Amino acid sequence: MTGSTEATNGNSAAPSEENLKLFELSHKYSTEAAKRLRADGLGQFVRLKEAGSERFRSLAEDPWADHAALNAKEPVKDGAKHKFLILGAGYGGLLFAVRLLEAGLASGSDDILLVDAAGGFGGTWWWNRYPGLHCDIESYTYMPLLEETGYMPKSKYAPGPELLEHAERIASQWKLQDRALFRANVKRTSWDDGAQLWNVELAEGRGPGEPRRELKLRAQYVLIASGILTNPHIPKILGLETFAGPLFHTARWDYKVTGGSPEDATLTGLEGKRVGILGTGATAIQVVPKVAKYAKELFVFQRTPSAVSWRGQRPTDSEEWKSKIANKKGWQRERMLNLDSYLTDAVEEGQEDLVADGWTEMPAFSAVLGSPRYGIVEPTPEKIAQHVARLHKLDVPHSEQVRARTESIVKDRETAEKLKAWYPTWCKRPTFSDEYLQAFNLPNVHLVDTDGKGVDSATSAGLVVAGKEYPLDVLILSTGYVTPAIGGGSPAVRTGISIYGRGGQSLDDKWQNQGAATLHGVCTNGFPNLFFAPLSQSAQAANNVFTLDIGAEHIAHIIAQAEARAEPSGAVIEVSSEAEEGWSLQIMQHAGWFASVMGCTPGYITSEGEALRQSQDPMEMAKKARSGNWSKGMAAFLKVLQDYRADGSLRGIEVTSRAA
Ligand SMILES: Cc1cc2nc3c(=O)[nH]c(=O)nc-3n(C[C@H](O)[C@H](O)[C@H](O)COP(=O)(O)OP(=O)(O)OC[C@H]3O[C@@H](n4cnc5c(N)ncnc54)[C@H](O)[C@@H]3O)c2cc1C
Ligand SMILES: NC(=O)C1=CN([C@@H]2O[C@H](COP(=O)(O)OP(=O)(O)OC[C@H]3O[C@@H](n4cnc5c(N)ncnc54)[C@H](OP(=O)(O)O)[C@@H]3O)[C@@H](O)[C@H]2O)C=CC1
Repeated sequence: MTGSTEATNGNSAAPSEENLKLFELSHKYSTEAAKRLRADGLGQFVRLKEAGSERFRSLAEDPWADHAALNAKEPVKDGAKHKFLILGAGYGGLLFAVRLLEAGLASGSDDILLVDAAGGFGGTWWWNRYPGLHCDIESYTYMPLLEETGYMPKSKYAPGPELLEHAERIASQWKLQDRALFRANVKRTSWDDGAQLWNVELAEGRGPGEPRRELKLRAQYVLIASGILTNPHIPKILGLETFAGPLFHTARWDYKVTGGSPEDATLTGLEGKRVGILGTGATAIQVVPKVAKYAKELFVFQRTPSAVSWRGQRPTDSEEWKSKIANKKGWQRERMLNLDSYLTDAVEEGQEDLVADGWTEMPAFSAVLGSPRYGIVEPTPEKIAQHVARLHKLDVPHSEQVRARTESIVKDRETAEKLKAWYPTWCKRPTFSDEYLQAFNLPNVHLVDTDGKGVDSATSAGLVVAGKEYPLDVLILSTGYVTPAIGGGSPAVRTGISIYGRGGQSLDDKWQNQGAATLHGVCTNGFPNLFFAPLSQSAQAANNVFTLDIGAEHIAHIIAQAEARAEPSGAVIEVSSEAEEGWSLQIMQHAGWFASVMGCTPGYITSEGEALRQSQDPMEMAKKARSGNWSKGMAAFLKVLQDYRADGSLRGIEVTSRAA
């Protein structure tokens, strides 16, 4: 933030009161962020499934899979060939499948195979079943394919079970239930230049005590929809393994310990217990009020507070649904765009706020989504400073309001102060709750603030902060996930697989050597017929389903066009290196916009602070710029894709026919 520079406007006039305030806030933000910057960055965590201890590794297992039912299904044959292998059966994988089916690309029952490590459809909503879980984006815009399924969400923010059921609804409507292989971890995929097919290696779990099946499948196309927050991790806390009581991660809630079920948050198993919850991110915000109702004592261990806005949950009014919401063809896309315009600071004069919730009050979130209003930010120190200062100014009313809300809800002054978020809105996923802050007014709920340091250690009896042991009977780890930006955002690293393209080239090596390289964020040279859900080199929306659907429809279009040109034996599609360089250069020009992230407090958005380290190495700087995004927001990005598709030539993409 450069309040002082702008304040004087290049002359010696005294800074305005507003700029002084901005300057002080900037100082506070930097001080708070500095407390949390750690040399070990991503190394402070361990992925549950790779943890050294069996106790932690077992916490990553799927508690929900119905092994008997899955084992009774006809097994997928080793060596089988599928036209499309979709890695991931969450909303992203389902959208990929539906868009392929709609484009007429898959007709036979063997054409599509969705593969997932989970025991069923749903991805995020399969794995996460903790009490209080609901989508943070309005369900009318978040739940995919509402127009096509005709489904009316029961409330403005659908709870976890409804989101999971919706995944099953989509699978059923498009007859995908028998086109899925569950409990299967994909490990490696490699392009066979001779056969012009992908070889996919995976291990199918069959349940406790059953040997795994190692399988090799072949596919003309591999589509990766492996999600962004799928690998739960925990901090490497000294002594954590010795904790004697039950302990689990929120991404695999243990109802055997807590009582209740995903549908019924009656957590009677916690009655009379001292419960600790470690972490105060978006998950903990939803969990804390539910646990607070049952635990004898609840200790909330906080390193960085979340910014908590109002929620406004309410049941869907079926009359309003028919007359105002689902009232015309194309309403859902229009609503997604309407919401996005508020978050990309692109609201038109007189425009109606269709979603009208806490999200639509934060135009400064455009710091991470981009905006069509301000053009490219030139990468000069002066222009970047002006841009960042403008964003902070835009953010102040909202972030002040969130802090004031905390103060007005939490009765104990000291606790209220500690619950205030001192970073700009865009540094962490904003949260929304009408119950979380209120929970700290309950006599059994205690905030243990670690002043940005995290807990010191654990003992068999509890957690230790600033030399004081907090005895606990149950410990809930709400410590999040491996960042999707790991490995420069390479689709292979974040999926936990190795991908080898033409000539055995590794996708991770490509990303590591030259940085991200794609066309529109969905495909890369040297890896024919491989497509991935857009992450870097695309635009992102706060509503992840919007991003996924835009990616899915673009990929389906490219494949449909290419297949129409190819012989019946099918197409081999590959973006040229010139086209991906051209696109990467455009992305690099957009990098200045995202400079505001540099002042952030660490979290998964900044690779736990690693992305905040300034490198003077030009190659490293270029790689970082390449892994950025389109800075004019999703609507403008969509226009780029639509123009590209309207042109009809698949510019920059080479299509050949597979040998018969
Ligand atoms: C608790 C939680 C709540 C969220 N709430 C929201 C929200 O309200 N709004 C929003 O916009 N976003 C939200 N998100 C982000 C959310 O992940 C996306 O919205 C969306 O569900 C992602 O869908 P996806 O299909 O891309 O990924 P996922 O739903 O994560 O599905 C990916 C699937 O790929 C599988 N997979 C990955 N790697 C492999 C492999 N190597 N082998 C086999 N299978 C593999 C995983 O098992 C997983 O099931 C939330 C995330 C979390 C963790
Ligand atoms: N629909 C929805 O509303 C939801 C959406 N989500 C999505 O999933 C993402 C991840 O959320 P979540 O699961 O909460 O994970 P987060 O990564 O957001 O939160 C992890 C928490 O653990 C804390 N932590 C980590 N290590 C330590 C330590 N050593 N000592 C003390 N505290 C520690 C972190 O503190 P620090 O911040 O200091 O690192 C942080 O508060 C969200 O950002 C959101 O995108 C998740 C849940 C609900």
